[in-house]
Amino acid sequence: MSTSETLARLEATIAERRDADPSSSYVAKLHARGIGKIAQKLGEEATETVIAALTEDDKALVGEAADLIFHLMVLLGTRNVPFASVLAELDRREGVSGIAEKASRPRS
Ligand SMILES: N=c1c2ncn([C@@H]3O[C@H](COP(=O)(O)OP(=O)(O)OP(=O)(O)O)[C@@H](O)[C@H]3O)c2ncn1[C@@H]1O[C@H](COP(=O)(O)O)[C@@H](O)[C@H]1O
Repeated sequence: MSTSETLARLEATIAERRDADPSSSYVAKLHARGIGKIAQKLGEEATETVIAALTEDDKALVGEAADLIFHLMVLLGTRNVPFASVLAELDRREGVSGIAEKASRPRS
């Protein structure tokens, strides 16, 4: 399965599970707890990914990175922001050096 197929399938699953029974669906449980809890979980998963990158093996890092992307997709779904919008933004940035982009920002 390609990267975009995997992400599209996960996004569709998350949308489908949002209104499921929170006792049997983690996605529904998160939605029931609201965007604040989802944002908190995303922050925790980001921290766990950083810790794994610095102190754990590749298998642990992959697991934490998957948790991070999953929770990011749940958060985007709550705001009805399609993951395709994120991919389109990355496509828009393709070939634009981060150094050059930062230097071109208006100074305050
Ligand atoms: N990809 C995932 C996925 N990745 C991680 N997780 C869950 O994310 C949770 C994160 O673990 P934590 O220990 O950090 O969280 P927690 O135990 O809830 O901790 P607390 O916040 O309660 O303290 C675990 O319950 C994992 O199982 C996921 N849950 C679901 N999916 C996908 O979503 C689909 C729908 O899932 P359900 O909604 O559960 O049917 C699944 O088929 C999968 O494709």
